[in-house]
Amino acid sequence: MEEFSLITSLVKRLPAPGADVLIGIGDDAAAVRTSGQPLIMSTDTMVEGVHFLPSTITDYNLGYKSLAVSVSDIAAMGGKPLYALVSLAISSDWNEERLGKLYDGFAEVTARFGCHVVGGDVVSTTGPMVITTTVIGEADKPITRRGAQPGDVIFVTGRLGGSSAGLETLMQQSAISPTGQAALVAKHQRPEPRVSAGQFFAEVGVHALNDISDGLASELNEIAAQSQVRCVIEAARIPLQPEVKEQARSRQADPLSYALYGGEDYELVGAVPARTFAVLLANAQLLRVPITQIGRCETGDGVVMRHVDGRLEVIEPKGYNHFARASRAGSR
Ligand SMILES: Nc1ncnc2c1ncn2[C@@H]1O[C@H](COP(=O)(O)OP(=O)(O)O)[C@@H](O)[C@H]1O
Ligand SMILES: Cc1ncc(C[n+]2csc(CCOP(=O)(O)OP(=O)(O)O)c2C)c(N)n1
Ligand SMILES: [Mg+2]
Ligand SMILES: [Mg+2]
Ligand SMILES: [Mg+2]
Repeated sequence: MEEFSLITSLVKRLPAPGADVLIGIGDDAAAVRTSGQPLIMSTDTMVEGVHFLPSTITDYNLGYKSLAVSVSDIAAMGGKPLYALVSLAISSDWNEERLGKLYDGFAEVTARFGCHVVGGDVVSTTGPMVITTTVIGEADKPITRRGAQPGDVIFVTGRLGGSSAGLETLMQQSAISPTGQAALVAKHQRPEPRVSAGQFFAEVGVHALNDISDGLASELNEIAAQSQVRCVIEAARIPLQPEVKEQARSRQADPLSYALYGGEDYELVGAVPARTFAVLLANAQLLRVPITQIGRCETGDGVVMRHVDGRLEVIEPKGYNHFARASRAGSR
């Protein structure tokens, strides 16, 4: 069982939606036609033991991250978040004080991104704590994963690999400096949804966009498959968070594997015509986020990475997959 094929086979049982559904299942968020701008909506669940542990995140940052990851899917459509719903299945080890901290974390996200929690649900559970966030937003021209064209520049925002390296420092001993560890842990616990950047990308006509929840390899394969292009990326161009290199060195691990297969960086990866990429670069400072070309789209399919010695490696979509245990972070 694999996530994508599971969803595809299950939704076959549902009647197909009408023409008012502009973007259905298969993207970062759905888009539906309304009298104004299209509404976009996305939901994500975080489960104790799968997405977090008391040892990997504080209650406040768990609130922050749970809502930030849904906001990130809105950013990946080039949208503006407006409203959120929050559902909790509360396990016995959570009291009101801890839940208060979770909500303070939600409040930071709503204040920063100008949205509001307008409802939710609360139940008790004998199992682990579960947090589901749903965010609804609007986007004039939502950016899908299927618009990439041969010749497009492939780019990413920010620096990659920090989240999974941060998780590693939280779960195991780390040999790098305390400030280095703190930077990685911050990336893991407090991802930065690229909302303004996403909105700008929509305005200037970025062709395809995805946020990086499962790892660059997985997200690029989604763009390649849905756009029917081949993504050719260059190893030397992938921007790594500096501390990732330090951590990889200390563990004799491949630094690129954190970016490709680690996931949870919540940066954006996209495809854009070369002349528009120049506009992105010119505005990177204004958007307060680095923007880096990592490759090009070509005719064909799949994702390949050119190593510095010229060797081409096929990059399989083997990022984080909830139902493929063998492909989890341990495969590094
Ligand atoms: N249980 C489900 N039923 C219907 N659609 C789903 C279900 N789970 C996920 N999806 C849809 O499948 C697509 C891929 O989901 P996912 O991989 O979680 O996206 P993302 O990585 O952007 O959060 C999305 O369009 C999502 O809405
Ligand atoms: C305790 C713990 N173990 C493992 C991970 C790593 N991890 C859990 S889920 C995930 C992928 C992202 O979550 P997912 O539910 O797939 O989000 P989506 O793709 O739907 O946005 C990763 C890398 C973690 N964050 N915490
Ligand atoms: Mg996404
Ligand atoms: Mg999801
Ligand atoms: Mg995922």
